[in-house]
Amino acid sequence: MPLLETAEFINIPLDYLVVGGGAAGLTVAARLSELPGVTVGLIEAGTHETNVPQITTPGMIGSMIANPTYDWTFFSTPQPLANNRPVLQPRGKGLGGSTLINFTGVNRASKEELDAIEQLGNKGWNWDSLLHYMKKSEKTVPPDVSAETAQKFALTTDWSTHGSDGPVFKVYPKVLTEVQATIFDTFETLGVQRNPNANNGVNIGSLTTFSSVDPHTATRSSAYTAYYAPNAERPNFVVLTGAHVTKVVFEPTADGLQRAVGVEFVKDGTITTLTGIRRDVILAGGTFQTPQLLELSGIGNPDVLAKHNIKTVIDLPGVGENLQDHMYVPTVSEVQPHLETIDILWEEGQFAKYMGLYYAEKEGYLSTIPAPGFTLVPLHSLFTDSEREAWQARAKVESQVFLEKHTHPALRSAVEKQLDFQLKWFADRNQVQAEVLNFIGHQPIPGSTPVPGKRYTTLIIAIMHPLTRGSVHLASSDPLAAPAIDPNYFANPADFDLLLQLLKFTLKFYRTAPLGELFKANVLPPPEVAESGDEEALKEWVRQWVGPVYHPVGTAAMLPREDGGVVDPSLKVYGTSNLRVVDASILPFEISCHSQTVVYAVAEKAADIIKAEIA
Ligand SMILES: Cc1cc2nc3c(=O)[nH]c(=O)nc-3n(C[C@H](O)[C@H](O)[C@H](O)COP(=O)(O)OP(=O)(O)OC[C@H]3O[C@@H](n4cnc5c(N)ncnc54)[C@H](O)[C@@H]3O)c2cc1C
Repeated sequence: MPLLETAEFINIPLDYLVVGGGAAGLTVAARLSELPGVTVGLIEAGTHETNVPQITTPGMIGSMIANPTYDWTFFSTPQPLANNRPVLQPRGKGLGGSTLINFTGVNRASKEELDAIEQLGNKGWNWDSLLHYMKKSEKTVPPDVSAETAQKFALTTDWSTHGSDGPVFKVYPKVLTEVQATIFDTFETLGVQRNPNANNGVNIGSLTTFSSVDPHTATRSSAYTAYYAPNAERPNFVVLTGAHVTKVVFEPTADGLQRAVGVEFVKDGTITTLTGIRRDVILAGGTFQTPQLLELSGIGNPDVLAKHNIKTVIDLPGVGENLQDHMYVPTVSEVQPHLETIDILWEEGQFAKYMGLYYAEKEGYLSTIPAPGFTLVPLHSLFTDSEREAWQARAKVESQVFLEKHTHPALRSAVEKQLDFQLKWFADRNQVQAEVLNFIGHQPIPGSTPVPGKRYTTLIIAIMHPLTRGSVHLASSDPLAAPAIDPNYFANPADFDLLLQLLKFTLKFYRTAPLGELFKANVLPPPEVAESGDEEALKEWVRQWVGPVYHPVGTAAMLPREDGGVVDPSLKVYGTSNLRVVDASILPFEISCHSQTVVYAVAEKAADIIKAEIA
């Protein structure tokens, strides 16, 4: 049955109710609705009208950021150590969630990282099991390219670790440029090799990323197209959109647990209470809104709840804590004018020409993503040995200070255990600490646009395992208000030092042969910052430009309760009999990849855990 109106929706007896129709929510809902005799309802706050060119066209990725119809347009709280700036924190809104507005890159974390999730106390959540579910979610289409091209652009040679019959398409981008290959060559001169099989558990090195694009239509493959559209006619999968869930409704059970029986939601200004859920309520609102909804429902730190006059139903201090995301700063350089880049789209008549080519033949720059080249490096590539050892020593000391100053006592053991892994990985040449991502042209960045006729290359540079921990809590008891998102940038100064070092490395990298032969001029940071040799100017650049790479995790962490966890390994919220969280918020720490593939895997696995309980 397709989309319903409120009156119809609330009259259908539901076994499962999923809140949030993003990557995880649509996946778990679609999989549960495979069970005959089970009815699944899903409520999404945004729209179901997702068939718009800025969403579907791969070459237009990024263009829906800050569009309030499809992006919640959250801002962080002012960040004291980043010039007091509130920093944009985009989150997708609509059936498909952030997979409607994401950049479609698909890559994987390392085996050690995913195995560490299990070692933190989550039996069964490891590389082997998550690889199985990543494969289950994906339909990989191998490219038709020569062995020489495959080698040059580090395309995979081992297809056995890629899924072939899942619902989310995974393909290589069509436009692979000389600049990208030259970046890979330049990294090789610095000892960072191409790694065509970077999705196999050792993710260090240069690779062309896959992207979630349907090669037959040259359109975005999202949670909507993959998990909703093919199943929309199932009579036991019902969806209500434009409805914002504001609270979970509980009844106490005889054994002292809380049982989620339904939710309250607001649609078109009307508040409705839906009860009678026969099995589970599943929260899938994402890393920012799942903790918000838990707190609105009385689950969280009693001190936080009391500030908003919310009665504590379950004392769970980990709710909303442990926020982690990749942190980045942009860099752009002008390159030689003969090079192929997408800057041509800024020239008179060219955008229309390429749009025509895209619609007519599904070819050209708009048919493919413009950010194909990733290089993932260890600390060893950024520092000399003595510098690295000095930074690691500082990271250790500052992490202790951070623990003392900023960590809630109930979360201390979890943060300590995560730190043990992080400190070990910093010393490991095979563990990724930074990403250098090549956008084939001048990435549109507020305040800096390409000059027609010139050619550019962008290196987005990000640190992968930040040491700081932020939080997301209620900003107000108004359930429709945005939550207070505090990434706590640079509260651990070792993060600042590392991002600064990455920036210095990158500015030198642009001038290193063979890339140096293509380089013309610094654009971002501008020459007066990039070339001044003034350390303070570079520091100011980092403070002024730091932002997220849109992979926040950790705010409803799957960890033992005594470590401040929010959900157990079956993704049930502690203290409840049937409230689960299935989304990016359950990942206990940040991993060194873009997050959609692992979120799909989390939801695929969650569906199997829940199905096994019924069986
Ligand atoms: C701009 C951007 C670029 C990105 N680029 C990449 C990339 O290139 N590669 C990659 O791997 N990952 C990328 N990501 C990350 C990836 O998209 C996310 O990790 C993934 O979508 C998270 O899935 P989720 O289910 O946790 O949350 P979402 O996909 O964000 O879904 C949450 C859904 O819940 C809904 N919701 C929230 N609260 C409520 C409520 N109270 N009531 C009803 N509905 C509610 C929201 O509207 C949303 O639809 C990007 C993300 C963004 C924002």
